[in-house]
Amino acid sequence: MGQIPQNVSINCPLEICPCQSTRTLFVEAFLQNNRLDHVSQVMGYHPSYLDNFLKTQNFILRGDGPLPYDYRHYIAIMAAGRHQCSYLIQLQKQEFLVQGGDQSWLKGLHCIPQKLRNLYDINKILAHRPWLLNKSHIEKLTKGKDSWSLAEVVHAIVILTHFHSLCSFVFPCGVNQELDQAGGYRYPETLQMLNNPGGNSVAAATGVSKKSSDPKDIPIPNDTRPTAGKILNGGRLNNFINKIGVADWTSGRTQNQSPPSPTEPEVGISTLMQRMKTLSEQTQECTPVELAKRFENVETQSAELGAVGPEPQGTPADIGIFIEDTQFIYQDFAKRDEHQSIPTFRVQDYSWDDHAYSLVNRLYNDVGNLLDDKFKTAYNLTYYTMGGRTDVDTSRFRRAIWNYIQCLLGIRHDDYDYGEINQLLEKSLKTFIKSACCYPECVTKKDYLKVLREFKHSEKVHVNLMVLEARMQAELLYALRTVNRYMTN
Ligand SMILES: CC(C)C[C@H](N)C(=O)O
Repeated sequence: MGQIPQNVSINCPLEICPCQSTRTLFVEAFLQNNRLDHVSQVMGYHPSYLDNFLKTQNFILRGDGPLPYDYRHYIAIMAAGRHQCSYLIQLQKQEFLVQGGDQSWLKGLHCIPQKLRNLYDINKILAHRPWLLNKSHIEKLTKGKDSWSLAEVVHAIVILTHFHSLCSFVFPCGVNQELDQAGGYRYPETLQMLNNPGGNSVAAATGVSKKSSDPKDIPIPNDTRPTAGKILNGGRLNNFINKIGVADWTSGRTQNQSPPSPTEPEVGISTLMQRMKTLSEQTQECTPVELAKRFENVETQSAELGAVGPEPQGTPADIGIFIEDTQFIYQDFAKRDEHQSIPTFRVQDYSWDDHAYSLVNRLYNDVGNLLDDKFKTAYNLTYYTMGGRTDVDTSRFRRAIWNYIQCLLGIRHDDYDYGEINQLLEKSLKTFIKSACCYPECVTKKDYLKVLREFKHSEKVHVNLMVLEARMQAELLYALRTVNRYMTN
């Protein structure tokens, strides 16, 4: 993608009062998912994006497509398993059963049909080291016994990449378990808090890290259960959202950020704006060789960032059954095995706009159009704000974030000067982005609070949306280029 067009989107500081478009989308989310799930609530900060997200998710799980419905949800479970995302696994288990899925499959991978199991290699590779995918993986699936049609493979790939990258939103935003999931409901400390969870505090805003006791022992107050009546009654929707107030670790807080810690100074918004201005005034063109060198610099430096926080404490048994080979995790692209001589993925040779989009559209019912809208919305989303400032052209900052995410996965946009990344994204932000993209299960609330301190929570959610979408696009680029190579050779 080249220059970012200056699209204007609806500004919706949901914190207090969801605007009408968000309200309508929440109704849609509720009707689609039989609940107003926390992911939709958090994405509701950005209604134009939520709209695209819901349409796409609904289509790949419930719309026309080659895969049976139970397969689709099981594939989603397998994908979420790669990041041990019990939130998504639990939701998709429910959906699987609603679709009449065979209960015994939920005992684990050893109980599923061979055809589904055969997908596991692609799942693993796409999630962590998509550059390793090659024709032989597609060939193995599409030939012989229990074989997949190419359309089925592509449908599966879209579901896998959707759920891998959704983990990169769920964890870094601190999306909490749903109220009816294990650990999803905590007693309010006082009755007053239930009525006004944002009124006091952090206690109301947290939840993901503190596991409560077994929800079976805890009565869920009637008025916090989502019901169609409540959702559809717009007048009470705000009330409903405010009472729940536990969608993520940003909820229940005002838009103020924690004060900067004196030990870890952060480049403030004014400096950032100054740097963007300087960059926009620079007229000197770089040679292609210099541009390539700058990309490699950023890539090599990223390999030095200790992005992994504390290891998650083992794999809980109820999700371990959906995971194989937990040791296979992200490896820095710069440190990929040299003997395999895997080159950088150059977008000028295979891009979303010119290649992947039409291939995926052709093989799987026009899904490319939905994905294209979603990518474009995420890439172009802007309110021209930065923290408290207005009328700011943020395109350079956003492009740096997007391209950095894809750089972590070995993708290079030839027309981009990666030197800008080092000017605009400081180390702590790069570390956060790397964790969110590559090890989302390790991101803690502390990590979330430490970065972008002068920015609003809705802006941090915005950054996480970009992580989700840039990652998904990167995985799809690798996958579809491989499918194309398989088809043309
Ligand atoms: C991620 C944020 C810095 C985006 C910014 N608030 C904008 O409207 O473009």
